[in-house]
Amino acid sequence: MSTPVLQVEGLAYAYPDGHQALFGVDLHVHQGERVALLGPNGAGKTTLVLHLNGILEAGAGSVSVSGLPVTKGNVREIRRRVGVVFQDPDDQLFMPTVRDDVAFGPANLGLRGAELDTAVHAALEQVGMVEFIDRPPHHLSFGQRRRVAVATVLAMQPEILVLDEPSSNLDPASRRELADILRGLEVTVLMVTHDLPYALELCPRSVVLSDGVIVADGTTYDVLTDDTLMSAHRLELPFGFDPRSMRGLAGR
Ligand SMILES: Nc1ncnc2c1ncn2[C@@H]1O[C@H](COP(=O)(O)OP(=O)(O)OP(=O)(O)O)[C@@H](O)[C@H]1O
Repeated sequence: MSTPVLQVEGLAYAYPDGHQALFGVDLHVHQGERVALLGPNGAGKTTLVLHLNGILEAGAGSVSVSGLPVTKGNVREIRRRVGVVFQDPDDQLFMPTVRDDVAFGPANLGLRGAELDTAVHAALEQVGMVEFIDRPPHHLSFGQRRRVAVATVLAMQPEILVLDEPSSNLDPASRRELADILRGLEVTVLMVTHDLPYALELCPRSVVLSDGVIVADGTTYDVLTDDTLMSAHRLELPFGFDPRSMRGLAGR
């Protein structure tokens, strides 16, 4: 099999106050996969994500992206390869126009002129936001800002797109539109979410992290229909939602 896009081996991490958040995490994600990272509050999901683009440095073990180890010396290339979309788009949008925000990353990578324009347009097209190119991001709705935040990352043509709670604060129509956009991308996706129906809709595979350890890794359908696993790790489906009703449709 090809080198995984994301290869996490025996990753352990303790915060400076001594709190051990990850205990030997192993995770391989291959090109084109869409994987949901599930787990209760405090499981270590954010801590794991912060290792993927070098914000945190492994205490033990290693993380590689398409074979390149995440180290201080490689952080610039790693941040091009790993695009993280944070939960709050306002953490990612800070320029006067949508164009400037989406251009920021590729301009930093050295793109100029027509090449930069093409990258900005292509990324905005992928999220259906080209018509907003000259608007100030703070005049857009929350759902539109989230789509622009995704475009800022896509403009760098990452090898893996990491999304932190992409469906949070979206109305049902925006939630579905974002799912359609994400499903249409060819990029590898790792999505942290508490929205289990969204995971089922979008991600054929789910990994469950609990108390800093991976406790399940399988099809999202199998994870969500494993009642013992679900209750042991505080995973609850919304009232009335039955994953079995989506059998065969999940993650398509
Ligand atoms: N800066 C920090 N210093 C010390 N401990 C921390 C720090 N950040 C997080 N932790 C602890 O590490 C553990 C994992 O936290 P993390 O934020 O990774 O969990 P999470 O799975 O992302 O949770 P949530 O679903 O609530 O976002 C928790 O026990 C948390 O209290």
